[in-house]
Amino acid sequence: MSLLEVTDLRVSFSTPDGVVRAVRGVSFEVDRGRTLGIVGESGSGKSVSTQTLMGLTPGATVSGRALFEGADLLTAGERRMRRIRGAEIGMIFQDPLSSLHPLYRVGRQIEEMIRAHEPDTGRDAARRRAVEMLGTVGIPQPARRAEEYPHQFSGGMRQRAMIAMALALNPKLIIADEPTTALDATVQAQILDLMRRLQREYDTALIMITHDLGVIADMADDVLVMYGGKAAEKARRRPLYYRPHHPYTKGLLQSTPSAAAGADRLRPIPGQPPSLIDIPSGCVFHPRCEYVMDRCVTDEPVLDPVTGDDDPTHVSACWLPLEALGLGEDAERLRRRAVEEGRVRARPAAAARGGAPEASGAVDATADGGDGGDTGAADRDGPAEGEDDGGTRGDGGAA
Ligand SMILES: Nc1ncnc2c1ncn2[C@@H]1O[C@H](COP(=O)(O)OP(=O)(O)OP(=O)(O)O)[C@@H](O)[C@H]1O
Repeated sequence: MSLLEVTDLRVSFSTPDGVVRAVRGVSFEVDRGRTLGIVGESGSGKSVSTQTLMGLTPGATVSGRALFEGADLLTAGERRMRRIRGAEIGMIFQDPLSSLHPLYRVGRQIEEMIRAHEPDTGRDAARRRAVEMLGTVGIPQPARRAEEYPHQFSGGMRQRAMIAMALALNPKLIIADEPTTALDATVQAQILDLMRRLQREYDTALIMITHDLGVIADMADDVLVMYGGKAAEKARRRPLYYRPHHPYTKGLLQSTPSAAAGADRLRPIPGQPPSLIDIPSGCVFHPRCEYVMDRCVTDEPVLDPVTGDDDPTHVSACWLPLEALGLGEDAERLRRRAVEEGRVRARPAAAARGGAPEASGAVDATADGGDGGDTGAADRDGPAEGEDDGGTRGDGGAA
């Protein structure tokens, strides 16, 4: 069993403007000592997913399961969650001041946190450990710096202090939410190096949340690409970077300067992420997708295993042929052919897969009853309700 197994997580918020469906049936898992990168543009539901696991989305409506060492975090009481936060799951945020109190000395804060979770640890021992941790994360003269306040640290040093705090209790999992976004490129690289080194040393599992595929290019074992509150694609790192299937993943790669692919021709994804109150019908990415076909507007794709890839965990939620992988010309030809045919008329599920009938069993073909009839946008399933019902069946796929 994985250290963390999240299944069909759904999170919504009631607001005066309507219900914000921030996370809509997301599943993933993280094994001990491994790194999962969660990537997607702003508003894709990355932070809400992980904050919900930590009990940090008060007022949200939550369903699904999140087993951490076999026990569900979503139903854990506040007392257990207080113990888990910090001691078992550490968190690192973009803004260190969200963890570090500006009015207390840095060393003292780490010391207090150790003592809060380990009441038997004496003040001196906790102090020694705090200083040692500051040294471990590369803060020079840690005994002296421990006596300083957060504002006396540079941005990079504050980030290091927050990492020290997250690691002080030797948690089994660390969730890092855009930990380097506010830092300049050199400091960012140093912090990422540090995190990689410490993760190996401590054998900690890591969830790294970022909007930038470049950030996790050297460190993620597995990558979950999120869009519009859902998983668009999941795979091991190499297949994701070199053989992406989902046009959104491809778009992210081509708009990321430091990612493995697309460095020579930067191309931002046109358009804006969707409203999570009024969610587009069919595939949530279809309004921005250059490969949009008729059925993308009406039928919501679920995660299916891609073919022609030796990664058994590689799944993608897209109606393009499942063997159309990567950025090469062959894949592009396959995609273009599918789009040409798919734009003419809505097709039954298996045929629209462009010759991947073995995958059709997992496909939600309910929107047009699979009869190939022309389903215009006007008579499609209700976008919001229909989508989530479809997602329930298919999103528990391999992570
Ligand atoms: N408490 C809340 N009430 C209402 N809507 C919320 C709340 N928290 C988050 N949201 C909405 O949920 C959606 C997902 O937010 P989330 O922070 O998870 O996105 P993200 O992918 O992490 O992007 P970012 O990097 O901008 O934080 C957004 O549309 C956001 O406005």
